Amino acid sequence: MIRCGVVVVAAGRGTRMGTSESKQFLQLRGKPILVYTLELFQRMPLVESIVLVTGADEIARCEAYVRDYSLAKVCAVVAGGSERQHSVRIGMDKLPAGIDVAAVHDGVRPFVTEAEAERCLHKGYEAGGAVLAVPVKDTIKVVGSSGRIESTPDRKSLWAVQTPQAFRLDLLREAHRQAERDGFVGTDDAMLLERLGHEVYVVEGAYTNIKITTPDDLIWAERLLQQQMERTDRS
Ligand SMILES: Nc1ccn([C@@H]2O[C@H](COP(=O)(O)OP(=O)(O)OP(=O)(O)O)[C@@H](O)[C@H]2O)c(=O)n1
Ligand SMILES: C[C@](O)(CO)[C@H](O)COP(=O)(O)O
Repeated sequence: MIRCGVVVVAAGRGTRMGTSESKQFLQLRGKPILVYTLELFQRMPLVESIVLVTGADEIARCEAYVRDYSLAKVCAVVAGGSERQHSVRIGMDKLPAGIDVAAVHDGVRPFVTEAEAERCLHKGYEAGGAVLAVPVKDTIKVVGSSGRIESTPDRKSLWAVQTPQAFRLDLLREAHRQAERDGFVGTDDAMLLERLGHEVYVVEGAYTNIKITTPDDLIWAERLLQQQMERTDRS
């Protein structure tokens, strides 16, 4: 039985959301977005431990969520860093000894499903690294600083990458340590393995696994939650 740990990163300030409250704490139907995310991994039999990374001033609040929502798999609540990558490394270092595969997940992606996360975790363990992703629907352009289009990559090869991103923990540790030594900061964890030549695979996820980032995403979030609750009522 592989031992799986999850690092949920929720130490950002949500500037693009434009709210005084960091977006991971905004409520959907009376429950914080972050709690929906944590509850998903709490429900997964494959997941043994969860490390929650949040703002230094939000630790007590998050510890109260752990108690109030019976999130027993949360083994640590720790303060994050100035960049997402730093928060991941801090959380990764708090995973219990013996974890084989670590999934890194954005706290503001509450709509990933257990099945999607499980497929990503298994692929990450088998192959070393795997990310949930969906084929790009729009045409993507490379645009120069003047606004002139410089190229149009073949859309068939383009995927929009999400989280969880799952890695054998030894590889993730190596990749973060090397990035730190090199002063390299990426926008996702897969980049840190790719730059070292490690293979990382996509696992096709769903377009509903949105990252709640800007105010319009809250409209989608409300609708997605409504659909999720209707499915639960029917089952
Ligand atoms: N220093 C940081 C920055 C981001 N995150 C987390 O990484 C996830 C994805 O980041 P993003 O959506 O960019 O969140 P913010 O950085 O909060 O948003 P913004 O860029 O609009 O400020 C979020 O759950 C966020 O809380 C983190 O733990 N530590
Ligand atoms: C990790 C990620 O969610 C993959 O799409 C994304 O790169 C996070 O970017 P952000 O600017 O930190 O939200």
